[in-house]
Amino acid sequence: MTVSKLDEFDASDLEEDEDEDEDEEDEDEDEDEYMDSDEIDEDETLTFEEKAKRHERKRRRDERLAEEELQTNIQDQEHFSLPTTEELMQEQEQPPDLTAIHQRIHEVARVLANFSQLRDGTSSRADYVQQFIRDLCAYFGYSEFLMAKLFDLFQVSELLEFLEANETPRPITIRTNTLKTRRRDLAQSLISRGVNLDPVGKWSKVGLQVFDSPVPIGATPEYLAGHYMIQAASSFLPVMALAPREHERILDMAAAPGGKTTYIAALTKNTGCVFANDANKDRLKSLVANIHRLGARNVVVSNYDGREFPGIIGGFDRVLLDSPCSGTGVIAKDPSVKLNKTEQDFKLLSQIQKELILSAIDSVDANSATGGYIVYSTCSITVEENEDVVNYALRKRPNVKLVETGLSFGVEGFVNYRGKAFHPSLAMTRRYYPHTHNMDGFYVAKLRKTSNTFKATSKED
Ligand SMILES: C[S@@+](CC[C@H](N)C(=O)[O-])C[C@H]1O[C@@H](n2cnc3c(N)ncnc32)[C@H](O)[C@@H]1O
Repeated sequence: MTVSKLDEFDASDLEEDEDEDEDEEDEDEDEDEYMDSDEIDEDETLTFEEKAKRHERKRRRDERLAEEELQTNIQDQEHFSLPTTEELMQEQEQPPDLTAIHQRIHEVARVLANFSQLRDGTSSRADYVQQFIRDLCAYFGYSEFLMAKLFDLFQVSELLEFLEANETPRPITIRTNTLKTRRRDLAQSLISRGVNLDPVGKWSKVGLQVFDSPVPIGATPEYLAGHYMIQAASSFLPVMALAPREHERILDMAAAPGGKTTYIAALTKNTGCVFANDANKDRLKSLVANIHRLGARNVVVSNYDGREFPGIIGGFDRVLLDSPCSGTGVIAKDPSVKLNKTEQDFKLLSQIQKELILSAIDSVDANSATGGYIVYSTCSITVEENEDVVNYALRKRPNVKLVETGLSFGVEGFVNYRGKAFHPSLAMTRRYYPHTHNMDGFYVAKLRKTSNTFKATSKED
């Protein structure tokens, strides 16, 4: 439906509404079959024949359901034996049979979920897991290294949901640039061009989800005039958590191409000063272009390694560190992540993330009258790039503590992971998943700096 949740409807909306009502009536008729006998007897307006027909339909349905349940129970109880080495070798000589692999993935998932009952007696759990990971890699096209990492992160059934979600693109979303327009006006202009859209959800006042568009959404006159930014819904979240206020000095430490910088400029209504920094000079071009297109006039652009702050400049009211990361949350957008990330990449990334977060903390003024906050975010879902980094910062900087992100949804961050205990306040951080929230995988943590000095607890790693 077109902008159904906006305040105003046009005629076509109403027509579509009527169609939907008709569909609902059809569904109601079908649902008659599912009424229980008490309801049937209560309806005294029915003739005897009609009542009899209903009873007969219900009897047949009950029989069918009982039979289905029996079949499912039998299937659920069946053992599943792994293929022998010979069978696997034969398989490898043939082109991959994806249907058979898919079937085996589900069989092994079923066994792993109830291992003591359904194991075949000869293979160990590790054997099943190994086959499962191998099959998932063959079917979904991941490296065994990354799949093993994901296997550690999720329960078996959730892993399957996550992998399936990565095979479908996330909805296209745009953020209204409130420096130039209001969401309702923007929606109406786009609707008049034939764009089918809806508000992104109750949690955002500026987001719109675009279902389809007869015109390229990155080339409409509204786009060129800077009325909106094409921006993933998840990428609104760190800025909402940062909650910038007018007249503040804010550092966006890794800013290109500027989706979050321009959102900060909009929330501060072009007052105060936003320092938009990025280490990659090439990416500054798109950052500058977006700043100009969206009419952000309170932004200064710089090109430093974020780790050089606060040596360059410090004393900020708030700092956003939307950190460089492996991108395991955005596989639907960039499937190359499935194969190209190595153990070395994760080590290097986690090292730089730890250095950057300390610089971000050190760049904030704990005595800021309005702020004193740091937001750390990544578009990755691995623990080593998220909770591990924030936990490290808490240890190295006893002058910060985690605070609530203020975000109305999201899964709690890990406080324990594979035998590693994090500070309990890590539960205040938030995780977002494609299969749970229908948005890119993301992580958001918000810290408050309590003092500009601290006693070092241990030697820096
Ligand atoms: C996730 S992207 C930032 C996206 C951006 N915040 C936005 O919303 O449009 C991470 C950025 O970090 C930059 N980067 C990588 N290493 C950096 C460093 N040491 N210091 C500052 N920026 C860095 C990359 O060039 C990249 O633009």
